[in-house]
Amino acid sequence: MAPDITTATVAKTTSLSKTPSLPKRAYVTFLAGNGDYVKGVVGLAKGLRKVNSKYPLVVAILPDVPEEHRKILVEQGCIVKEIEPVYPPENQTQFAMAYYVINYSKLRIWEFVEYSKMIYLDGDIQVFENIDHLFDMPDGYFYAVMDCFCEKTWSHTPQYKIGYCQQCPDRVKWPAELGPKPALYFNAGMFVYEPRLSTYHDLLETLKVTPPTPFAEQDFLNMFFRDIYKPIPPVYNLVLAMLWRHPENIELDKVKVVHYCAAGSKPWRYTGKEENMQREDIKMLVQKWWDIYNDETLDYKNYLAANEAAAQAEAEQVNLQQFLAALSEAGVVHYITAPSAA
Ligand SMILES: O=c1ccn([C@@H]2O[C@H](COP(=O)(O)OP(=O)(O)O)[C@@H](O)[C@H]2O)c(=O)[nH]1
Ligand SMILES: OC[C@H]1O[C@H](O[C@@H]2[C@@H](O)[C@H](O)[C@@H](O)[C@H](O)[C@@H]2O)[C@H](O)[C@@H](O)[C@H]1O
Ligand SMILES: [Mn+2]
Repeated sequence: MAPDITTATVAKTTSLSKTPSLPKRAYVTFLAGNGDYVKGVVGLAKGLRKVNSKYPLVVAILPDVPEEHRKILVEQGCIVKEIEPVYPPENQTQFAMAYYVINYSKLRIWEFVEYSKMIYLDGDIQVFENIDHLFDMPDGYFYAVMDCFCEKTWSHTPQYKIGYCQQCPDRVKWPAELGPKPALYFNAGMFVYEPRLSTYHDLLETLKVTPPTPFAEQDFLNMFFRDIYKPIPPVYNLVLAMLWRHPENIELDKVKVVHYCAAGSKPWRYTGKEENMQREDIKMLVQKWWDIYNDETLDYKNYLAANEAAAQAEAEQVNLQQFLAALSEAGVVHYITAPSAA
């Protein structure tokens, strides 16, 4: 005789089936080639663990990432997803850096619709303080930090030629004869976005008819999301050049995310020889990156083991308390009253 299904059970079952699945969120980065950027991604995975982020790190990898590197990433707790490259239309463009052509492949992350919201971080970024709260910002916008136009990587632009930078618009005002001031422009090394197939297809279709420009997908993303771009404070993506170009805009001790994008600043390749690389703040930030990269307690296998040990110890403590409570209830344990002070 099947047991009666009580209304409570049905209600419980119904309510369980109605429980909305929490929107899935994750950090995502991009890895191409068989070179040393994998170190950047390992450092990023360990940094997110160190700040106790609640969300996983997805790594979008191109087919040229070797099996050995994929294994390293999985062992570090990353979710590895292979993507197909995205190439811009045939062009004669001189990219600011020749390898930027591979960065258009970043556009594949809009196809990761199993996630409702993601935070993209370049592999040369480190997160030194928890930024999970950025996932709670209102939907429908593209959040990123404003870039700086003062490095010579911008020498091809009118802004650079006249000394205009959005970081200090009053230092050299934008001349009316050059037309409207450039729209606010973000650095594409870090952004908060919502994967969506309609946006993904729109991005790829628009790219087919958009002539490439020196900052490759960064220029393209700035054009594409121009109407919904919302600047967020530089503490969420410190473009290192800001330290010597706009120190008045930076409070280093409040910075949460550092982007090692200045020439010569990639920690895993750091030699200290390039311009600005002997600055004390640069040397400190490079060392901070290495401290995390070399911290074995942050390796996924050790982190899991430490968490399991802590959980085991806590469970034993709870069991002991329950055992003592049961004994006292049974009148077995008589608490020895402390001798009176008198
Ligand atoms: O050989 C490379 C070059 C770039 N990248 C990825 O593409 C991102 C953008 O390139 P990069 O950060 O070097 O550009 P920058 O921010 O320095 O201009 C990197 O952070 C990596 O995530 C990569 O995986 N392999
Ligand atoms: O592919 C184009 C790249 O553009 C950006 O590079 C930086 C870098 O070139 C600095 O040297 C410049 O000074 C800075 O302004 C510029 O934004 C992004 O960080 C990177 O993720 C990628 O999108
Ligand atoms: Mn970068």
